[in-house]
Amino acid sequence: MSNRLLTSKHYKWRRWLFISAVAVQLLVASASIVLMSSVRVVVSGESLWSKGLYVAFSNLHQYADSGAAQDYISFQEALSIPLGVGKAREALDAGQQDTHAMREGLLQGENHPADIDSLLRVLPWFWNMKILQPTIALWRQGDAHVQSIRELGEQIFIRRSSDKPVSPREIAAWHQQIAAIDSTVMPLAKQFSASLGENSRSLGNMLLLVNLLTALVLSILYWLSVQRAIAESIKANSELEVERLRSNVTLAALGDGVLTLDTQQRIRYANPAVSRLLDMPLGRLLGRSVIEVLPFSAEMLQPPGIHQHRDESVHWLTRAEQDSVAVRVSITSLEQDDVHSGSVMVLHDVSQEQNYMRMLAWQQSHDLLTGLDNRAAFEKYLLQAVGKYQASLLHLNLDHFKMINASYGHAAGDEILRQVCQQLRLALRESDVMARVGGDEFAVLLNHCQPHAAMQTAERLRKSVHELNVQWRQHNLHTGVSIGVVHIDPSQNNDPQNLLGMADSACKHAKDSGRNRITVYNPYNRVFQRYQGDMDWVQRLRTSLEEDKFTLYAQTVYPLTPQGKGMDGIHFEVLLRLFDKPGQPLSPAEFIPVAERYDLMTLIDRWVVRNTLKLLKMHLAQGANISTCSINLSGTSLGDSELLEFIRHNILSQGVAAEKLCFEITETSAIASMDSATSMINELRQLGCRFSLDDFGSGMASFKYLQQLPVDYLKIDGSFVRDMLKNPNNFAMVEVINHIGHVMGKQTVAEFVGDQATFEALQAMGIDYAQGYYIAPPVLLDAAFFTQASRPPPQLRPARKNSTPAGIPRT
Ligand SMILES: Nc1nc2c(ncn2[C@@H]2O[C@H](COP(=O)(O)OP(=O)(O)OP(=O)(O)O)[C@@H](O)[C@H]2O)c(=O)[nH]1
Repeated sequence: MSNRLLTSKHYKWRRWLFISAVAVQLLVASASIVLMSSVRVVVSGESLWSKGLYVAFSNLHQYADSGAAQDYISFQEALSIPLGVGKAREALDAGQQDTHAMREGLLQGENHPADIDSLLRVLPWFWNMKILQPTIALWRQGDAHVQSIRELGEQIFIRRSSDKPVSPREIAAWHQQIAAIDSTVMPLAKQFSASLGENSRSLGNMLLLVNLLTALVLSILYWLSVQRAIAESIKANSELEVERLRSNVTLAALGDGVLTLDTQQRIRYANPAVSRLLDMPLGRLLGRSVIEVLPFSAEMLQPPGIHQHRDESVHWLTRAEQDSVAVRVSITSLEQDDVHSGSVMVLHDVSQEQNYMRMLAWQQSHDLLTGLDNRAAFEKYLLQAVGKYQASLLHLNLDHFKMINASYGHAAGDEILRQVCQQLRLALRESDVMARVGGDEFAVLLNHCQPHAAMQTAERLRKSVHELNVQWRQHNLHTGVSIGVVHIDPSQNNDPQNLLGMADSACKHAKDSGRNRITVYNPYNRVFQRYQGDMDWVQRLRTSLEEDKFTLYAQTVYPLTPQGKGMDGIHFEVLLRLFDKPGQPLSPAEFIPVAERYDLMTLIDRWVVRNTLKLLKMHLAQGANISTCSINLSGTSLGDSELLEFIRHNILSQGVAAEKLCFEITETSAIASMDSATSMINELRQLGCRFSLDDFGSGMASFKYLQQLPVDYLKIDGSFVRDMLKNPNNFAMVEVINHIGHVMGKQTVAEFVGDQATFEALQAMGIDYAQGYYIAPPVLLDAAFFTQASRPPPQLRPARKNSTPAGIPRT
């Protein structure tokens, strides 16, 4: 419950307590007044009674003397007062609450009519009060003597009304009787009056006491309640103070700027973070309109509506030092009882995020090393120029840059790239656009530039790079640049990628023509077309790698000998297919030559290793029984010093047993990079991987190097196997490789097995494994492949032992 709610509840409670106390006091006082005025009426009634009696005695004395009728009437009138009151008393004594008789009696007793009702209310109540019983008893006794005086009066009246004269002796006797009654009744009347007076005083005192007590109790109660209220208020105030201090400390510690605005948008409070954010002392902020300090529109500051919270977009604030800070602003309306009383504005510093986003956006379109635009950004500039005005596109590729990296290190190469970029920029106009489009490749767009001027610029660029002398440690480094030029005619509409391909092919031509020269693209020259075809392929392969357009296939490697069959599980080779366009997939033969020419094989091999291991992990988890998975590695990859680490990392991260992997390397590539191949084979074999020498027999010096290569399998070149039954030389070659392989402790694999006869011949020969369309064609590497491969192909029957298949030529 909120403090405010609690406080208002307490106040309400106390208000009611006060009203109740006053009401009780009023009630008690009113009851006392009513009671006292009733007592006063009773006392004055008694006084009337006594007075009536006294007058009656006096009148009777007079009548006794005079015998005048008027005196008797006066006597009766005076006596009727005590008699009337006596009637009322009798009615009260009867206890039947005969209010009519009581009223009659009281009226007759000359009580004021206005007092009758109050007498009727209190007398029955007095009648039951023990304390008043002696007083009432005196009244009763008095009333008995009132009857005596009435009777004596009647006797005197009768005697006086007779014709017989009254003697002085009689008169004296009457006076004596009257005096006797008087002397009896008057002390009683005095006693009655005194007792009543005493009772009334006691009652008065008692009521005074009751009033005082009530007032005292109520005052104590109220005092206690006030004390409690004070204690609560002190507690609430100290809690409020603690809360205020906590809020202040919290606000001061907040990294977000917090401002409180009044309804006029003036700043009433600002925490220190605001001062830090705006680089302005708090004193200069307070009391000022927020619009003067912050670049916000009045509309934005409109109260967002009761209980609403509004998040605004990011604003950049310029500070005193002319630097800027990005803030996200949120405004919350302050309401009290649904009335807008200002707002709270929070400024959240998002400069870091914004700068980070700016940096990311910059990185997306720029090259980090040189700060130049990247290829994607350059293509946009190119698109703006194409078909609109005369321009020229230059593709620049540094000459023998690899050598600089290899000889002086990558850092030296980076330095050259940076300095070349500065040098090139100096030779260009402000309106020209330059980008880094590859490792050592730059593209330049010469806007609004005629071909001859473009050629002059190209020459300037070539010369500036050629003459550039980069100091690297103690070395002077030089490089050159080959430049391909495409003149962009505004009448032609070519897409940017095509133009870049054309410029690239012109650059290739310049390289092939001896480097450090300029070649203009000529669409009618076939050489350019071939270059361009290659460039298209390079681009296609790069995109396919980035967009995962390659697919993995698998072909069963079938065991033929007991040794091969001894391996429990499926043995297969992973094959790569490219599915980048609708239709049939492309086999590696179609793209590997280009990939090799343009150094893409290592990337492709990595893609294959990574994705094969991913799939193996999945299928092994699903229960596939795999003994050997063969993966091809290109010759270029054998020289890639980082590939070993890449394979090791993937094996570990996917958790696939290295024993299940066999890497196939071609004989020729292994021989070409003998040292690196041997060290990689040794390293991976230590992990548990196996190796297979692919296309064995195709090289000239196959057997010479075989001893040096620690491989597990020899994969006989398919060209020998394919027609071995028709060509005795090939048959012999297969036989020899198989024999020598076995002698050297390696297992043999025959690929391109296309029919049953070849299969049987290989089996008879003792080849360990066979692979080819006859056994199983390459299929998608998926769950169905493992289901299929776990059963022997239906066409294969058990091999006939010691029989030479028909049609095997003998040499
Ligand atoms: N230092 C450095 N080298 C890079 C960078 N990006 C790519 N390279 C290397 O640049 C070299 C480019 O070589 P290529 O253009 O293919 O060949 P080249 O040696 O220049 O030979 P030609 O172009 O035929 O004259 C490759 O070895 C890349 O590894 C980079 O940012 N910094």
